[in-house]
Amino acid sequence: MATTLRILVSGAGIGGPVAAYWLAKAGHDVTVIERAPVLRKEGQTVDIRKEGLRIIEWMGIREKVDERCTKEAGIRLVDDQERVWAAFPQSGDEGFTSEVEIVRGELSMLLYEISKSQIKYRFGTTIQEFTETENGVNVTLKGPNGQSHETFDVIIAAEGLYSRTRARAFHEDITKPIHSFHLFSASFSVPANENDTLWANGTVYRGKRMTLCRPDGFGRTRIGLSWYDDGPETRAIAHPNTPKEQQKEFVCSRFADLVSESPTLVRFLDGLAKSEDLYLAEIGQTKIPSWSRGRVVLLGDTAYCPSAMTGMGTTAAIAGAYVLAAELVRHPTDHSKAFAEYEAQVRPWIEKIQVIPSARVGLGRPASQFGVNILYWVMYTVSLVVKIGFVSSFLSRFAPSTKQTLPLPPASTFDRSDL
Ligand SMILES: Cc1cc2nc3c(=O)[nH]c(=O)nc-3n(C[C@H](O)[C@H](O)[C@H](O)COP(=O)(O)OP(=O)(O)OC[C@H]3O[C@@H](n4cnc5c(N)ncnc54)[C@H](O)[C@@H]3O)c2cc1C
Repeated sequence: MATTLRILVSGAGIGGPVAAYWLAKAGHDVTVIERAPVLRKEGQTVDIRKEGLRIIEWMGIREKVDERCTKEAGIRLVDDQERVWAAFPQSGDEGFTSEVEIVRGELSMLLYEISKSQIKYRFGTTIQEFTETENGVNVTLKGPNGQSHETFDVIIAAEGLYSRTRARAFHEDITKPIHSFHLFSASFSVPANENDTLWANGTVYRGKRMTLCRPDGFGRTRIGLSWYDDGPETRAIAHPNTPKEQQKEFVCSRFADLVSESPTLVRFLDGLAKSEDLYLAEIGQTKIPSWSRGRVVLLGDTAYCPSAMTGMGTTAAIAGAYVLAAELVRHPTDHSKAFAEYEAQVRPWIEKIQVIPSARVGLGRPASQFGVNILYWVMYTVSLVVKIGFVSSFLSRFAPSTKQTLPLPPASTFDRSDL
């Protein structure tokens, strides 16, 4: 009789439900807890690339993902008067716009729907403390009905960039493994208007600020406002517990001086004030020397966030979840071996993905109006001659890189003949 593991997954984002799905498929007893009271639907469009697409296909939801994806045509650089300076059409897996772009909340909902019959989901629930013993890990959970004490074999922490379980397991400050780019982004949706098309429109403003306006496939338009910010208070304001009205005011203050120059910004800031789905986040990477400690293993952004700037965060969470689940299935009686194998396979891939050319961070966000003007003229020229080889290589300094590949264990790893 094969071993059945009791697994606690903390975080019902992207990586958590994917790991849970595959572990439950192999017959393990999986509980997923989520801090938020309901599944979080906020956020912009995310890319699913290569490895992520194969796994989604093996989970049987590729068609549903395709139905719900945004069908974005590509990305254009437009100025503050909505004049188009450059256009980069969707071009498969290598460009700015990937083959599959989907609103994050839609993907999260699909992953939840496909796994909820096999997995116990508990919302509004967090880990208060845990203690390891020889035979398991005793966990105190706090949920809507108070505290409970339960025992699991392993904990998978898939709590995003700021993970409390990671901080507890490693006895370190929650921010210690985060390498910040001092960039923040605010995402929300507004009703689509007659000028919105299937193109994503990006506008760069002086002061290292940028806006992005994207179709969502459901008649709304997703707005992203991002800015450089090294003020210490911003991180605290980005915390999910900060009241939304305070967050909105803060974001507005970062763009207020530009409103008189840009009709588009008037629309965006008005939309921000009325929005009910604001998601404010820091853009950074997680870098930590080990992805596990004892019976706790880290997954997705908690372990190795590559940042939104790589366009690989969602793919990395899906692929890491799949490999981690496969290793736990292969080594059910030796979690240390499973965790070590998972890290040995996934870390080299992640380390390549996390390399961000400096052009993508600095050159794309000029401080002065002069720098913005230069950027627009450069991108205008590039877009005119985009098919020439050297221009592609120039562009690759800005676009996400998907050249690295992660070998995936076969889906048959999860078949259990005794079930
Ligand atoms: C609401 C939301 C919107 C996002 N929008 C974008 C976007 O627009 N663009 C983009 O590139 N990336 C976005 N991301 C990040 C993106 O989802 C991740 O980079 C990527 O998909 C990796 O997913 P993950 O599962 O590792 O982490 P996440 O998707 O961040 O999921 C982590 C989950 O853990 C939960 N959680 C956190 N702490 C605890 C705790 N202590 N106990 C229990 N649960 C906890 C969170 O509420 C969340 O549901 C967003 C994330 C969230 C949570």
